Amino acid sequence: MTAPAPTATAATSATATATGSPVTAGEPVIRLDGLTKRFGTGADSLLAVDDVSFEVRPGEVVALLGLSGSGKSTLLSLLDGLQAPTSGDGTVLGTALARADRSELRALRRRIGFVFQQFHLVGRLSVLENVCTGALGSLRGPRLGLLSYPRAVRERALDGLEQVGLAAHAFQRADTLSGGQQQRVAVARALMQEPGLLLADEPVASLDPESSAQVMRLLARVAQERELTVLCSLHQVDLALSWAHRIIGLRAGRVVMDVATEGIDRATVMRLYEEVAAGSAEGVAAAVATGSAVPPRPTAAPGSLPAPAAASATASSAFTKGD
Ligand SMILES: Nc1ncnc2c1ncn2[C@@H]1O[C@H](COP(=O)(O)OP(=O)(O)OP(=O)(O)O)[C@@H](O)[C@H]1O
Repeated sequence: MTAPAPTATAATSATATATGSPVTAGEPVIRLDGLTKRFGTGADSLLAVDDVSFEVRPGEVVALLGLSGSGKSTLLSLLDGLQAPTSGDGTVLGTALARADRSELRALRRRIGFVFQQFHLVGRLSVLENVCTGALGSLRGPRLGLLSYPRAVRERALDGLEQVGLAAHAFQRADTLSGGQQQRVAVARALMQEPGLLLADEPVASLDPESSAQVMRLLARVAQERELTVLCSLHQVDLALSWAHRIIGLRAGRVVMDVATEGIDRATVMRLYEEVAAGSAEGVAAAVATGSAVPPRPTAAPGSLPAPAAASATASSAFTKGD
């Protein structure tokens, strides 16, 4: 089964967001312009995200690939407003990352669902209460116990559990579920925020292949049903090819690949890793010299979703300039 095609939304209708900043349906959910993050200063500083520019449109499911340390988690934390960029800018759900103040960034985070590798459920609480905690950002004051949540929240949480196929486990302790089930609960919790964007940082890294496929299938399904944009870092190329519309490949913080999954073969994507193993500069130089990698940035026309079915990405167009 392949990823459902993203649904184009009317380009003209405008919707008010929780912060009041207008997001026009069809406008990019993410628009990055030279986004850069450097840790430390001076000779010992480290460029974790280096001049990253791309757009992600509503309903797209994008897999972020790259070796360990290539900057995937840092990029996700920049998008979530958890870290401030060193230079460049990016707009996420209408909020300019470099110019937003703390309260604007908090408001942005309430509109972004985040799924983590380690699930981050409270094991001793029931599955249903864990899902309810996803609504905390919109509730006043602390909550203790399932019944402290408004009935409407509990009902919505139960609906969410039904959507992820776990309603039967609602009253079980969360730590009695398998890893795959816990991650599906974490997805249901993230959806309680009714997010405009779902970020996932290696959501299947601790799961077996079958559970991994289930979680990725779930993310692709909720993306399609809710026209929800999903940006998900992964180490599994096959899952990215099966469930994402698009792959963005990072190397040493830079985007070196930006390609629709439709029409791309596994070997081409694997070069993202192999060329690094062979020595990045030499690998890319050799690929360019032999004509097997051509470096222009993708030129998707603004206003049009990259359509996997229409994409004719080949080995020759998969790589963007990495130096
Ligand atoms: N808070 C920090 N302070 C200093 N360096 C950091 C910090 N966070 C990340 N880094 C460095 O930035 C680089 C990118 O790290 P990042 O975690 O974003 O990579 P990644 O692609 O997500 O790796 P992995 O796949 O292993 O999770 C790494 O060299 C890492 O050591």
